[in-house]
Formats: sequence, structure tokens, C-alpha cells
Amino acid sequence: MTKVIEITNVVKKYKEVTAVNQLNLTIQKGEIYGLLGPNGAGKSTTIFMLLGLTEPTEGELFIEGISPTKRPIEVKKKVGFLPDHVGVYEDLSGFENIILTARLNGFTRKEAELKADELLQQVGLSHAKHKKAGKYSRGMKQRLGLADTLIKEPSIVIMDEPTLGIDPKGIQEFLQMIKELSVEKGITILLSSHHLHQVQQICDRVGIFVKGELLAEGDLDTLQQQLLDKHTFQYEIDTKESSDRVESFLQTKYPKLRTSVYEGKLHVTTKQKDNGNLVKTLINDGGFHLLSFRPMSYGLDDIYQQYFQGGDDLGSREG
Ligand SMILES: Nc1ncnc2c1ncn2[C@@H]1O[C@H](COP(=O)(O)OP(=O)(O)OP(=O)(O)O)[C@@H](O)[C@H]1O
Repeated sequence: MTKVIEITNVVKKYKEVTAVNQLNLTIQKGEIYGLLGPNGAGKSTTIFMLLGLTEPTEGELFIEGISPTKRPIEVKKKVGFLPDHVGVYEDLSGFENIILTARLNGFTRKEAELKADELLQQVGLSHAKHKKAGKYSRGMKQRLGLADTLIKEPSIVIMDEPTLGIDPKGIQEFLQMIKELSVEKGITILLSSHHLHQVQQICDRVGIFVKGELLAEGDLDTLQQQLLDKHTFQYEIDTKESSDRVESFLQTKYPKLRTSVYEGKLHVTTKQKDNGNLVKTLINDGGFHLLSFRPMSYGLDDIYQQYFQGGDDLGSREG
């Protein structure tokens, strides 16, 4: 595997604010990596350092072996950047927007036209190629922005909150396009987001970034395993009786047990693996009619909530 992005012990301080703290991150060729974190987590700062727009206070970053701090122009040739709000020439059509960038990148008019057609088709904008970009929706502008970054055929595309402000359908189309780019062109993609569901859909690996620190990283299985290693187990219980009744019964019996009702079913979180004790208690002591009892696997949202809250209350889906 080829390392495309390497970040080693990177710290970025703005006076007394530590925006990024001891960050270590490696992204392999062809991966889609999601940097997931709330506002102010340090995602944009990390991206700006990778683009050579700001320097780390400590540590080193490399993109395909090149330091963006020392050789920013070489890095710019390799990396396409898509900000959260793409700037387009509103009075020009989508087609003319792409041609303009292509011409600035040294393409002849003819080459630029061919490239514009190819890229607009790739991002699903062929139908609107002659429409003024100012009349495009947010999602269409983002797609135009993506086509624009692809002109110089980057091997890496970095996107900062690329789906911000796009409607749900547009988001799905955009995410699908990112996936296709990665699969068809082998482009390495780093995207930042605070939308875990979007990240979960397309990213090969996710880094959970909170207050400048990478708190957990890996594919979903790895993240789940990290949590299971903390010895927290969650079960879903379905009974003929109402879940609220079962919940009060269990809470009286085991005051320390964490419970919540989710979509009519009772969720129980415990520090110990349950080897049938709860089932026995529910049937024998509670007289409940048990319909199902199943261990739950963690979704990324459980994981995300846990790290965001910085606590250990995995399992409660309330709120
Ligand atoms: N130029 C700057 N000067 C001072 N502080 C800054 C600067 N840029 C960022 N910060 C601070 O660094 C921290 C990380 O900000 P950053 O923008 O990297 O986070 P983020 O995860 O990208 O969040 P958002 O999604 O809101 O952009 C924040 O506390 C922010 O206020």
C-alpha cells in the first residue's frame, strides 16, 4: 500500500488556542477517509495545513512524500481542493466556467471544450451545461466545483464539508459521485464532515476528531471493536407487554442498569456480557412474555455520540 497523506505529531496553535494536538494520520492511495467532528474540532485547520495554506507549529505533513509547508506549489499540482462553498462565475454557464479554468491550466480552446464536456458528464451536469452557474442549486454548484478541481487530474481531492447546505437528494447524488471518483479514477479522497451518516455511507475509514485530537480511527468494525473492548454490551428486548413496564421492572430489580426505550423496544446497556440472566429474570421473576432478546451491534452514531459527549453512556439513544 502507498501512503499518500502522512501526518506525524502535528500540533497547530493559534496563540493560546491549540487547534490540532499531536495528530498522527496516514491515508493510503485510493482510500476515502472521513474526518468526522463537531464545529471547532480542528478539521479545517488540518486541511489548510495539508494544502500548505498554514504551517504546523510542530510536527510534519507530507503529501505523496512532499511537504506542503516547504513545497506548496508542487502539492497544489497534485491536490484538488473543494471548499464548503464553491465560488463560481455566476454569469457564465457551467460549460464556460470549466473552460475558463481549463484555459488557465494551459488547455487550448478545443481541448478545454472536450474536457468540459467530459467533466460535466462525470458530475452529472451535462443537461445544465449552458445554464448560467448563478442559476444552479447549491448541490449543482458543488458538482461544478468538483468538476473544476478535476481539470488538473489531481491524485488527491480534499473536501471541507462538501455537502453543507445541499438538499437531501443532492447530498445522496454528491456522495455517490465521490464514491465513483474513488472507484473509477483511483483518486484518494479526504473529506471533513460533521454528518456521521454521510461519512458512514462512503468512507473506507473514519477518524473521530474532537477538540483538536483524533480520538478514534479505523473502519467501522475497528471502531466497534474499540468500544467492545471497553466492556459495554447492549441488548434489545421485545416483549408482549409494554417496554415501559419492563423498563420499570428491570430498574427496580437492577438500579444500576442503564435502559432506554427506542422505537418501542427496550435497550439495556450493561458492563457485563449477559449470559441469559436477564432473560431468566424477565420470564421467571417478571412473568413477561418475551418475543426477542438480541445483542446489538453498535452503529457509528452510538460511537460518535460517545466520543462527542466524551462520556461513557453508550447505549442511550435518547436526545
Ligand atoms: N485563524 C485562526 N485564528 C485563531 N483561531 C483559529 C483560527 N482558525 C481556527 N481557529 C480555532 O481553532 C480551532 C479549530 O478550528 P477549525 O476551523 O479547524 O475547526 P473545524 O473542525 O474545521 O470546525 P468548523 O467545521 O466549524 O470549521 C477552533 O477553536 C477555532 O476557533
